[in-house]
Amino acid sequence: MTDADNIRDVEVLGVDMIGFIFYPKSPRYLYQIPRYLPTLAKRVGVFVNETKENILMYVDRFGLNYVQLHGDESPEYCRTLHSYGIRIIKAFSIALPKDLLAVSDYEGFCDYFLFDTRSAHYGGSGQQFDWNILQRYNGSTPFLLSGGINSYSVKALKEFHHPRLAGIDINSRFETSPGIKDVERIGRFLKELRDLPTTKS
Ligand SMILES: O=C(O)c1ccccc1N[C@@H]1O[C@H](COP(=O)(O)O)[C@@H](O)[C@H]1O
Repeated sequence: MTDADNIRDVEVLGVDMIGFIFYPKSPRYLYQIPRYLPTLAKRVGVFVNETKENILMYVDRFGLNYVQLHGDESPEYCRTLHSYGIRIIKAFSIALPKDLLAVSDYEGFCDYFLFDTRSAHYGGSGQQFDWNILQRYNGSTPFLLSGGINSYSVKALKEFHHPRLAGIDINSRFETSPGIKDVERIGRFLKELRDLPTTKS
């Protein structure tokens, strides 16, 4: 997110985390500190193949609670950042079951994994992948489900069950323009998600 008032309005809806994209090639790139940063929701910085030095600088400057590593960061890179006390969300691009093979190398020093849709770019594709693939994930790190989740995903989300599912990540499908969230659309989505009865797994 990029705008102070928009951040405040989304935070009031009771979301757990709010993200800031520090990837210069993204249309959501945050190049200036907004006048307001969340105090209730956790602050997540999203990075793609950034240097460790820059990550430390951003964590300090923005008071980041988590860093979301959305590029080709190695297990060693994640382990080092973790050893500095940084909480890590490591993103993986998923298209086929084999895309889960590398995930186990990251166990033990990531707070969350994030499963996103494989695309030509690093993230923000607005496209969904086949969530059934995740039934093969049997690791111990909790994960966030991501990639093109939209207003019409509520029923499928209610039907998706996994013991390690910890949260749902929404992005481009809830925007009025890149970096600006549609507060009403998110409000309706959260209400429907909370209201609709959950199916048994
Ligand atoms: O949104 C971006 O521009 C972006 C750029 C580089 C890395 C990650 C990015 N966004 C992340 O992508 C996922 C899925 O987004 P979407 O729902 O498919 O739009 C999400 O975690 C964003 O934080």
